[in-house]
Amino acid sequence: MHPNALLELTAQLLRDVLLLDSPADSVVSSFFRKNKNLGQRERHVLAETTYAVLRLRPLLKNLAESGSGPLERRLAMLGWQGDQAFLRGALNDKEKIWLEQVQKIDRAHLPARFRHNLPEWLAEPLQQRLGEAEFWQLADSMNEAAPLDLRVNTLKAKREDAQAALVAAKVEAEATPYSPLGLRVQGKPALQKLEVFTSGAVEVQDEGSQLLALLLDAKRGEMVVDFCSGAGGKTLAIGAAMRNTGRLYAFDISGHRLAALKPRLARSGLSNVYPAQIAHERDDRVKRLAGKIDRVLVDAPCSGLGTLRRNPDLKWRQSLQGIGELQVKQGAILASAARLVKPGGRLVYATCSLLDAENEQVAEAFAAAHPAFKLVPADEALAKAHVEQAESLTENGYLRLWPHRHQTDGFFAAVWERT
Ligand SMILES: C[S@@+](CC[C@H](N)C(=O)[O-])C[C@H]1O[C@@H](n2cnc3c(N)ncnc32)[C@H](O)[C@@H]1O
Repeated sequence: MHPNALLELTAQLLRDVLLLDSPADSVVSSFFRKNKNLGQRERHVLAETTYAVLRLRPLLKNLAESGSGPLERRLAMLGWQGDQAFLRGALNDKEKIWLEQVQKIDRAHLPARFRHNLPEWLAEPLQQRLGEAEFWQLADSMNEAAPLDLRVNTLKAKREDAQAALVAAKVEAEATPYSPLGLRVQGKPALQKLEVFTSGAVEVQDEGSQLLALLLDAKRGEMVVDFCSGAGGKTLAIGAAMRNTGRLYAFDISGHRLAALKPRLARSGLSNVYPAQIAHERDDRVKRLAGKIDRVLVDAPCSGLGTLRRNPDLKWRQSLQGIGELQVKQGAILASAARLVKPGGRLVYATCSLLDAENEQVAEAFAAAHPAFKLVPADEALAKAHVEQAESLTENGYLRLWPHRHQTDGFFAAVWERT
């Protein structure tokens, strides 16, 4: 494709994505479906440039002010994630001179908002919690791409064997530092075609997400509920931990997400999972199972702000008001799901948010209103599940994962036992 044609397509995609009315990954996928003739390299440039612009939107918008022509074309030039010589082939003389000048600007001296590239309502609580120096480490880490983590399905393979199969397929993979089930893969290999993937021996799952499933500590023959199972990332991990025995209910209000669980379930070889669409958290099905369940995971709907490395659009699509609404929803789902837990059973509340408002505040409000639930220190629960360096993953008894400290998405979890 001619360089200018690719630059123009990138600008077109940016125009759609920057409307911010749908998740960026679905806008990119539908753009690719509409432009079927795009090659692998072109798709890579289109997607990565879009994500770079989303990550650095305030900075690049500020830098783009000095240029002329359509804004999205200038943003595409500034965020370009392909070969620079190829990009120059798309530019007229005026654009070439402008880009060269803008690229020389020392970004280290720009105002803070153009260096952290976070909305103020998000930067402020993070700065307060972490202090200045660590806040900048977090901001930098969230503007990098996330690695690709896999979880080994222990029903089908040992970690060493899955690793060897990947290496044989020329995919570099190393054991994750904390999860005993994880492999971290370099680059973005086309996994879907590999036997180790199609056979269900590995599944894509961030290391942090693997740790959440381990916290539940589900055992053979138990009755378990994954209350917000979505497409089942954690369901699959829990089902394997139960060694394909007992009964694992996968609840969600979204039929569409539960449908996405089906092919993953088929690959996994699990037959102990019972997906069920519920109308809301007080559904009759929930009432019928009250007090009967050994372990309940509430992987609550949240802002997703712990996943900005993968979903940088979320920082522009969320708001303080939205966080307040989520907090109310999270409290309601947790309180309802807690009714399922039988005495002696375990309840885990988790999010992929970095904000206290969705994490500690929800956990503390729940604990205050439910004295029968006793906090199980997360480091103890993790150590029991053979997680390395468990203490470094927790704060005040809760699991607290940070991209800059642990190279995982940002996750929170609280574990309780019903007395
Ligand atoms: C963080 S996502 C779950 C991700 C999933 N556990 C995984 O590991 O792939 C939260 C899920 O909660 C679901 N949800 C939202 N409101 C709910 C409710 N009232 N009851 C149950 N699930 C709900 C959403 O549809 C969404 O799939």
